[in-house]
Amino acid sequence: MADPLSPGRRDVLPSLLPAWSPVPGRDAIRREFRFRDFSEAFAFMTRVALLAEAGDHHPEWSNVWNRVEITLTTHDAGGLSERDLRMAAAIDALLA
Ligand SMILES: C[C@H](O)[C@H](O)[C@H]1CNC2=NC(N)=NC(=O)C2=N1
Repeated sequence: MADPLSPGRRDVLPSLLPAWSPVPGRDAIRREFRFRDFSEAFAFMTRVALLAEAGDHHPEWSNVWNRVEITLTTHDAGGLSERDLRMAAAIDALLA
């Protein structure tokens, strides 16, 4: 069972993960990605899928051609947890 994110950590979210935005009406964060084409987008999704399996933490996501939208929240915690922050940072690192 994952613990909900502490208030202190919520406060630092914008500086910790500046590319991620809160999702209106949900305790979740989201980021949109745009790639050269579908192949690039799907390659990225494949790498995220491997991260998700390795960390047993899975995104809510969509893909339209070269665009990928990822939403992260922890279902077991009923909202954001440290697992989401770890996953978001790992996804950002794929782009570095
Ligand atoms: C049983 C399995 O460990 C759980 O269902 C994992 C799988 N992946 C998950 N992913 C996300 N985003 N939240 C969860 O609570 C979660 N739980």
